Amino acid sequence: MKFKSPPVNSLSLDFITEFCIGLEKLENNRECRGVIFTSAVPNIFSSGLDITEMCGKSMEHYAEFWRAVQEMWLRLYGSNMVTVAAVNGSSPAGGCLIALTCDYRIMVENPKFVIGLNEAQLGIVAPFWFKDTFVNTVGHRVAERSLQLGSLHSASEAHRLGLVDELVPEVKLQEKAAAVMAQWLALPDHARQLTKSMMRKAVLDRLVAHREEDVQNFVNFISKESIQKSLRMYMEMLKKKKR
Ligand SMILES: CCCCC/C=C\CCC/C=C/CC(=O)SCCNC(=O)CCNC(=O)[C@H](O)C(C)(C)COP(=O)(O)OP(=O)(O)OC[C@H]1O[C@@H](n2cnc3c(N)ncnc32)[C@H](O)[C@@H]1OP(=O)(O)O
Repeated sequence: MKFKSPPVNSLSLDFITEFCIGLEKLENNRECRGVIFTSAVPNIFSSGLDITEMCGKSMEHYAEFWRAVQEMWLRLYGSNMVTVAAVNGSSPAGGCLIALTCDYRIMVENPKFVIGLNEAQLGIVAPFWFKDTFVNTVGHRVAERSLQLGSLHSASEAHRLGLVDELVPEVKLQEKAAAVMAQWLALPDHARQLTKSMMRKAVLDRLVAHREEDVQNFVNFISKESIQKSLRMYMEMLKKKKR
C-alpha cells in the first residue's frame, strides 16, 4: 500500500477512511497474507494526523475524526496479515504510529529523515494506546523519555533505540521489505496469527473497552482554547519555516 497524498501524506479523515477501506479489502482477500506500507511522496512517509482536522472545527467533527483514528489503529494493530513498514521518509507522530503498529519496520538510512512521537512538542498528549504501542516496541524507559521530550529521532538513533528494526540504503528498501515479508510468510499462518494476537490482545482490548471514553477525552482536550492556540501557533511555525 503506497501512500500518495501530497505534499506530506497527512492523515486527514479522507486519507484514514480510504486507508481503512483498503486494509479491510486486503484483510478479506484470502490470497493476501501480507502488506508492505510505503510512501509515493518523496522524503515523507507520513506527517502524522492532519492538524487542520483538529483545529477550528466542531466537537462533532473532532469526535468523528478521532473514531476514524481509533479504527485505523484497531484494524492495523489487530491485522491477521504480516505488516511491514518500509519507511522512506520522515514520520512524525501519527506517521510514526502507523510504523509502530506494523510487525516490522525498515527505514532508509538518510540522516535527514526523522521519526518519533513528538506530540509533546505541539503541546498535545499522545493517548494511552499510542503510548502502549510505543512501549511494546522500545520498552518502558526509552518510551518514557522519548514521549516526555517529544523526541524526533534520526534514522540511526531510531535504529539504536529499537524504534526501527533495520536501516537500508534507499535503493535496497523494496528488495529488503520483500525479503522480510517472505521470511515472515514462510511460517504457518495460524501459528503466527495466534502468537501475534496473544502479544497484542491486552492492548487492543483496552482501547475497545474504553473507546467512547477515549473519544470524549480527545474532544474535551482538543477543543480547549489553550490547545487550539498551541495548534494554531504550530501550524504558523510550519508555514513560516518555508519563508
Ligand atoms: C490527558 C488526555 C489527553 C488525551 C488527548 C488525546 C489526543 C491528543 C493527541 C492527538 C495526536 C496527534 C498525533 C499527530 O499526529 S499530530 C501531527 C504531528 N505532526 C507533526 O508534528 C509534523 C508536522 N510537519 C512537519 O514537521 C513537516 O511538515 C514535515 C513532515 C517534516 C515535512 O517538512 P517539509 O517537507 O519541509 O514540508 P512543510 O513543512 O513545508 O509542509 C508542507 C505543507 O504541509 C503542511 N503540513 C505539514 N504537516 C502537516 C500536518 N501534520 N497536518 C496538516 N498540515 C501539515 C504544512 O503546513 C505545509 O502547508 P503549506 O504548504 O500550506 O504551508
